Amino acid sequence: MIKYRSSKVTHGRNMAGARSLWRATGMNDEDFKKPIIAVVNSFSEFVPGHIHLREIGKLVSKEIKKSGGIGKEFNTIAIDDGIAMGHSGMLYSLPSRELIADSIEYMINAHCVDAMICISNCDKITPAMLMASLRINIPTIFVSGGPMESGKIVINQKKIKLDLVDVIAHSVNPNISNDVSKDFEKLACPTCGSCSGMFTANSMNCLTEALGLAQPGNGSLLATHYDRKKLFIKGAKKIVQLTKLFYEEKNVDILPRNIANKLAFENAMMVDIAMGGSTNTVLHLLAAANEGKICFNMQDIDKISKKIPHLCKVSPSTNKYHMEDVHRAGGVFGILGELDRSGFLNHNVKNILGLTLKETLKKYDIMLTKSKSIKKMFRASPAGISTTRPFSQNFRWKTLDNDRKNGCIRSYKYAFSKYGGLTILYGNLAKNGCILKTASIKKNLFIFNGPAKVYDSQENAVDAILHGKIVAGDVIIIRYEGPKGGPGMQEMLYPTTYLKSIGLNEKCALITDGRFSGGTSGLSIGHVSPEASNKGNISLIKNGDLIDINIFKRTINVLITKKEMNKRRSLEEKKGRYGYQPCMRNRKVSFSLYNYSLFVSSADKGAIREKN
Ligand SMILES: CC(C)(O)[C@@H](O)C(=O)O
Ligand SMILES: [Mg+2]
Repeated sequence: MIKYRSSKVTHGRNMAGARSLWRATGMNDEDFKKPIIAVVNSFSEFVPGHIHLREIGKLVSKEIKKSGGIGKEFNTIAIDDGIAMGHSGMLYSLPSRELIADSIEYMINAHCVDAMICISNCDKITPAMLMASLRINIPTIFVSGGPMESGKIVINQKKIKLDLVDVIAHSVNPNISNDVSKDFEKLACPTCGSCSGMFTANSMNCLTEALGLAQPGNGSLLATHYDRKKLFIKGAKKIVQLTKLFYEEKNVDILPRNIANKLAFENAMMVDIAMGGSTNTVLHLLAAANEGKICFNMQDIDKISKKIPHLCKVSPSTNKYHMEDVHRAGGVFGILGELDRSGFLNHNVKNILGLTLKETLKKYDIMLTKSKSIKKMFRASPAGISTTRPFSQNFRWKTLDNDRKNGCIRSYKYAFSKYGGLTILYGNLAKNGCILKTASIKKNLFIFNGPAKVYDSQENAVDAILHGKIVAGDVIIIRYEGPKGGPGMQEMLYPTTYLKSIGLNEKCALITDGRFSGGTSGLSIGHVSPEASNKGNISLIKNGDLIDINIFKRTINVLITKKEMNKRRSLEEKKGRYGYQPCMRNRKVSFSLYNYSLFVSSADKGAIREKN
């Protein structure tokens, strides 16, 4: 008899009660001999990235059954950051990551599940599932719901591509009429799927692919496209195969910690920097590595970001390309291929397909593959039909984008920039580091000096931006918005997008211990660590202090003397328990969020929970 993890709850006379209950869920004696595979779904009617997942869960369970396993589905919660954004709802977004990871652990361990297939999509769900898989370490595959098609609008006979960030920007643009604003709103998010740019959801789904835990195409193949159905069917078959390999043949190589090992994390980070992924990926990769007991930290990211160029430009860094265009250019394996040709990648890694990186590149890099079916898969295109139905269209581009000189993905020689898309800065303002998306800023902003305008909450900063209190040259500081201080480390898409709407995004800098949406662009520097609530120097900055940012040197400093800094610190310390607290902030913090704040660490550790 094969000893499955689930044998504990399916075998032995003493487990008659458990079996009785399994029977009531539809299982029989034959089923008790098979592995129980959790279909960890994240269907929700609240989120376009998840709206189409209900039927997909059923499809996956059915395929698992056909392949000799028992698929048991359960759901996780899913917060839509875009809806939670701009009000206190955003406080719940990052904490939901730990809630989801814990809820998966609870379900998997309580029912002694053998393996799982994670149907993820949006911002916190993929990271949470990644954390759970590395925490529990049973055979796991990721198949995400897929990206949304980009929106299209015709203005003055010119077709313009749109996404969520355009709608937010235009909503406060006084030069745009209500009617046009409404058209943007109606057209920007046309289909089911995760928002169409290289925002957080898509960045993370690309990274599960780069880590080796998802199939090629996972990060970029559209939710509406028929070919994505094949990813789910193949994923279901694969997870049964991996489960058997592990329990019957004792093959431990297929476990998440052995696939997503340190070398794989380094490769994923290289992809992230090459594609200018969401800055949130840094938080999530750090947290996931910690779950897998993998020694991978900010210093590793810093080292990688110094050598990797920017090879793939996608919204919000340009409005020319969205995920559908990244796919046409070969997706994640297109980027990996270019990184490999420049000699950057670690080769000693294997993925859920059982292939080495070299073998996978040979098969899936559009510049190398001989396979017509794989080239066809990368020609999957948007249909331009507004729908919430997955797999509902089968349109294809006539050609692939294999133009590595002028296309969406570039070779090293024709890189968008030799500077990577993400950069870590250190200095007296962020002793443990902070991060920005260099992919979305022009070189003339690489050196920026200006006076600080300090706000102790996102709300106050937004108010100042919208009421003309910010002028060109200012450095906006938004503090006490870190994981502990918020609590919950809000995403600040509204202030950064409002700066864009009033034409100040290329004339100001914004620095925060909070975080940003993947849709944020401009000189937006987040994750300042230690955060203000953890006594970071950001808590000591005053209005008018000069801030010096130098991306070439990777530094960020407030230009005050050490003596002055010490003086301010001792004044803050004297306030005792009233020190390191926001001023003029009227925010209700619920008990559950307060509890979260007691354990959460600063962003440089991935905002993981630890005893503070
Ligand atoms: C709503 C968005 C654009 O998805 C954002 O939450 C992100 O982080 O990318
Ligand atoms: Mg987000």
